[in-house]
Amino acid sequence: MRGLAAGNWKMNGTGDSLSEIEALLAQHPAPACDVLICPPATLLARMAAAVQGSGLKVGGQDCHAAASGAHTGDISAAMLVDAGAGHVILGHSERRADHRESDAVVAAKVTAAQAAGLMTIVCVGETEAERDAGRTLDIIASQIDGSLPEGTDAARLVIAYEPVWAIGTGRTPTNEQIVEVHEALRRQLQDRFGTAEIALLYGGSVKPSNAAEIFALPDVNGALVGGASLKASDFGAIIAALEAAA
Ligand SMILES: O=C(CO)COP(=O)(O)O
Repeated sequence: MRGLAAGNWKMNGTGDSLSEIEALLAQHPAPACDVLICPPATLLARMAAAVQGSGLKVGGQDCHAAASGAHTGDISAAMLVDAGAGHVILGHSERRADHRESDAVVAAKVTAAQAAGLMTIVCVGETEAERDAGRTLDIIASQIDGSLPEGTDAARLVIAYEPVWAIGTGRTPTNEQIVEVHEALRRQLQDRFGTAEIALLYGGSVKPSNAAEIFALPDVNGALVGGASLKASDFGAIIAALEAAA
């Protein structure tokens, strides 16, 4: 399976930041893995234009479950497609926490996004308290169950395992902890969808110094990168590590 290096810019970036994309394109004009940047919605169309014809793709960070209507401040899946997105991140832990998104809300968004033709990157991950209580695998399994609706198209699905306590903290799980969760995810997805072709990304404090080690682990098909995706030099090094791991 082709690896995926996905950058989640979160609420960072203005027009000036497009220079980072130009630098990334100069470094990686034809990457040997899939490379995706999910900028804030305000930059999506400009970034899509900047990467046109290159190996880089752009995606959204969220969408609404409805196709249109009275939802002030929200963005529909079709609007993301219209702005040039091919992917969307759904169920990120920051949305689950900041916007109280339940598994059911995430599932409705997956249905809407896949119907609009988007690849959906669905995020799951335990909190530190849940890990300390020994509940990690149960939490992940129930997030997967609840966040992937009936009728999910496995061909449009990517899963990102992002332990909440590893996001933006500089802390990462041990290799054994990552492998344990990714193996469990692989089994659950294989049982439900009958395929082992769903990409599993690790996310949480991925940086140039730890990327190669993480990409060497079984059932890790790439990364969802926050802070280190903002700088072309850092994200470029992570892309190079994924290319080398293939
Ligand atoms: O939340 C993340 C990506 O979606 C990870 O963020 P950091 O890479 O900044 O820890």
